Amino acid sequence: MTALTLWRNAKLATLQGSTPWGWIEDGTLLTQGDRIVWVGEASALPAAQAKQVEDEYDLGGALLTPGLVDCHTHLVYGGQRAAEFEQRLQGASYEAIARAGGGIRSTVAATRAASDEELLASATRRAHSLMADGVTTVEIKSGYGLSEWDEARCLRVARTLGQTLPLSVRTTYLGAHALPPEFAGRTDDYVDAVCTWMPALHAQGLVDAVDAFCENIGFTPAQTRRVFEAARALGLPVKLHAEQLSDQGGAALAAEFGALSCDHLEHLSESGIRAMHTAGTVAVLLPGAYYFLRDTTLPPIDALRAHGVPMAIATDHNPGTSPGLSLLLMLNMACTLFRLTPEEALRGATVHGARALGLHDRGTLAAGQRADFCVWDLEHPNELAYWFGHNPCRRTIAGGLERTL
Ligand SMILES: N=CN[C@@H](CCC(=O)O)C(=O)O
Ligand SMILES: [Zn+2]
Repeated sequence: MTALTLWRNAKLATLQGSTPWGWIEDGTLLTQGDRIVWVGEASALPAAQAKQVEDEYDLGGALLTPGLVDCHTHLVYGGQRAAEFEQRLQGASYEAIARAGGGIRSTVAATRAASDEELLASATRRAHSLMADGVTTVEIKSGYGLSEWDEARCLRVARTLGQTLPLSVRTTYLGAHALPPEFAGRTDDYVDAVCTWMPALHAQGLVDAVDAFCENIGFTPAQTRRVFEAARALGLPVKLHAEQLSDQGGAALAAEFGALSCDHLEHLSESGIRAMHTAGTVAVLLPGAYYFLRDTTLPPIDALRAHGVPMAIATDHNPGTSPGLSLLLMLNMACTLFRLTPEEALRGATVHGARALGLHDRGTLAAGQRADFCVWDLEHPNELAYWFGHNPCRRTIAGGLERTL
């Protein structure tokens, strides 16, 4: 039997139970292999388990939280789009740049031109930045390849990250992200192709979920439905880039397919919120994209809260709309821009982020959960959303093992 490890003398924000933060003042955690086996007040540690402890760490009264979950990223791509950023600062809109063949399509060209090694090297550097902030689970979408070959390459790079780094990686197939140039004027043919490639990508073990960009510069609800039907036929869960720039009714469509999450949601309607609530779909809020596009329409936070729709927070890291690589900064933005409470923001980057990926074994500190947790140089968890531009993450334990970067 694997030995038990004791982590003592910590303040725990377990995010478990009904008390604020799931707070435990003098907390102790027991882990065995990659799992947490006991969490509680030090004084309540069962004597039988205490006897089995082989390793013991005194955390010196530090704050402990679950490892962070970044549930929406586009981490694998070639090139960058700083020139497009300048164009937008001079007045060009994101949509106009996309319609002129730039935007996502310019990253597709740079991604296709990059070698597997280059894609892996740049994605590894980005993953290191996320991990430095305490991220232990990350979702990585394809969507900058847009051919069967290039989508497979990008998904393979994402899988490789999960095998080579101390990081859990979930992959999402986003073939329906934009129309590649070779399909110009033939969007429906491209949607057919996206659906046709899906079984082979899935058979290679490259796909955990399927996503689409339902938008007037992306794919229509009818085209999105076809992508979702193909996913359903393979038993794959779906997610959606929904109502980012306009209300397409995408959230209700995604909810009809039991979507894990709908993401962005600046233009989400009341009926979309109700549909998400009924389906148990998570609202993934992306303050980095809202900020970087200098958007002025806020997602309907109060209504989401009122309907009890769980809200997750993610970086949406991508070269066009959210080049940031700090999930902690997103916690701050979720509070300052979207008016989430610091506790909602932390739950969004842990337990609700995990749920947006269909993962129920992480995001809280509780027996049976993965032993993914962070030790912070902070007094209180509200400081995670308070500080920005500085990193208080002192140690990260991923799958029960101390992570060194
Ligand atoms: N909105 C669509 N997809 C990305 C942006 C991709 C890009 O501009 O390269 C997003 O989530 O914001
Ligand atoms: Zn995205």
